[in-house]
Amino acid sequence: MATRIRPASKKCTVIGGSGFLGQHMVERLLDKGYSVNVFDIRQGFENDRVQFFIGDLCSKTDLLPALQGVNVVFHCASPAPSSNNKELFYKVNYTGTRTVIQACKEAGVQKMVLTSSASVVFEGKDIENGSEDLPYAQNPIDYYTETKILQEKEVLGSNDPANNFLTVAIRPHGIFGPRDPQLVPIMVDTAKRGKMKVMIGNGKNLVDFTYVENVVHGHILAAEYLQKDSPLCGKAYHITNDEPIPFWTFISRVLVGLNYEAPKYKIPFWLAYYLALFLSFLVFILSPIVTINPTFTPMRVALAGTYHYYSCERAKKDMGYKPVVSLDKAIEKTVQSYPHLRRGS
Ligand SMILES: NC(=O)C1=CN([C@@H]2O[C@H](COP(=O)(O)OP(=O)(O)OC[C@H]3O[C@@H](n4cnc5c(N)ncnc54)[C@H](OP(=O)(O)O)[C@@H]3O)[C@@H](O)[C@H]2O)C=CC1
Ligand SMILES: CC(C)CCC[C@@H](C)[C@H]1CC[C@H]2C3=C(CC[C@]12C)[C@@]1(C)CCC(=O)C[C@@H]1CC3
Repeated sequence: MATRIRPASKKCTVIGGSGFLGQHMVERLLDKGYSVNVFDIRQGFENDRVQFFIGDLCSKTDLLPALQGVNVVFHCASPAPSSNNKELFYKVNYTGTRTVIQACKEAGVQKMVLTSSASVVFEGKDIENGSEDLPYAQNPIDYYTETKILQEKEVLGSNDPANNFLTVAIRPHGIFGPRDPQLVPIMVDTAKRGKMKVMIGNGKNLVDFTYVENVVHGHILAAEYLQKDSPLCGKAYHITNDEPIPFWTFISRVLVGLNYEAPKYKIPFWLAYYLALFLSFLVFILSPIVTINPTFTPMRVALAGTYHYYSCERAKKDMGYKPVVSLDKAIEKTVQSYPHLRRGS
């Protein structure tokens, strides 16, 4: 294992710090004595201990003031995967990330930790205990994933120890926890509309759902272990809960915890997938007239009906990673954090 260096300057910037993961990152970094800047397109919360810089990461002029005197940059900004806006994904995740790299280099930032995604290797086919050596998806299922691949390649390719700029990518999967605006709220909304009655596939497919505090822990360890000659330089790391669970068991536990019924019927995976493809075709045809954001997308069906869980052995070996919150505890904390989403509340 590499040596963990607590940086002399504990000044960092969290790009996307107003978002779900970003806010949890900020809270933990403050607890650990870091001085924290947040750079985001919006201010998501109030905190006197944080300096906010509001701007677009696609603009170097916006970024530079937020990077002065900063040792580590955590880049966890992205348009929401559900937005399905091809141009926006390219602009922010790909060209925007190139701008972030340039700005970091210009400002003398030494380390960059990117929040990538385990989905960069996912093509809709089963992945069991996948390692970081799996090739990038050749046919990514959606634009979000396509641009996460481009983004990760840019960041890892910019690792340049000779010029004192080190990079690493963290690949979480299915992040959940308090204040998550998508996973639990989408599930509950779908259940409220009576559309969470059916399981896609046979209900046995194992997947990773990763509690947000474990994802944060992985990012901070990566920043502290990232140094010249460490194995982390220019590498990607899966950060998981290390407890794969059947997709529909996880969904059922959260739904039942919030007083909704667990799905009990089953439809074959292929049928659901073709239905979702047909639906996205309709959405495309109707797009000049009306904008529709369907819940039932090919990506979600693929995520709900296939095995896709990943090994975090590399993170254990190179940075001593171990989840800090078990899946049972994580589900309990998450369910308790959404009293307003409980049925009957
Ligand atoms: N959630 C998950 O399950 C997973 C997430 N990831 C990755 O983790 C990261 C964080 O995700 P999450 O916290 O869920 O996402 P959020 O949408 O909650 O947070 C992202 C933040 O970035 C901001 N942002 C978007 N575009 C820009 C821009 N051009 N300039 C500055 N800020 C911008 C967003 O603002 P606004 O809300 O206004 O768009 C938001 O505040 C992302 O990179 C995502 O790809 C990876 C694997 C799984
Ligand atoms: C309607 C149902 C079939 C599924 C409802 C749950 C989903 C909203 C979520 C289950 C797995 C989640 C997930 C993501 C988004 C929300 C889910 C589809 C990501 C696509 C978010 C961005 C990533 O990088 C990968 C995530 C994988 C898991």
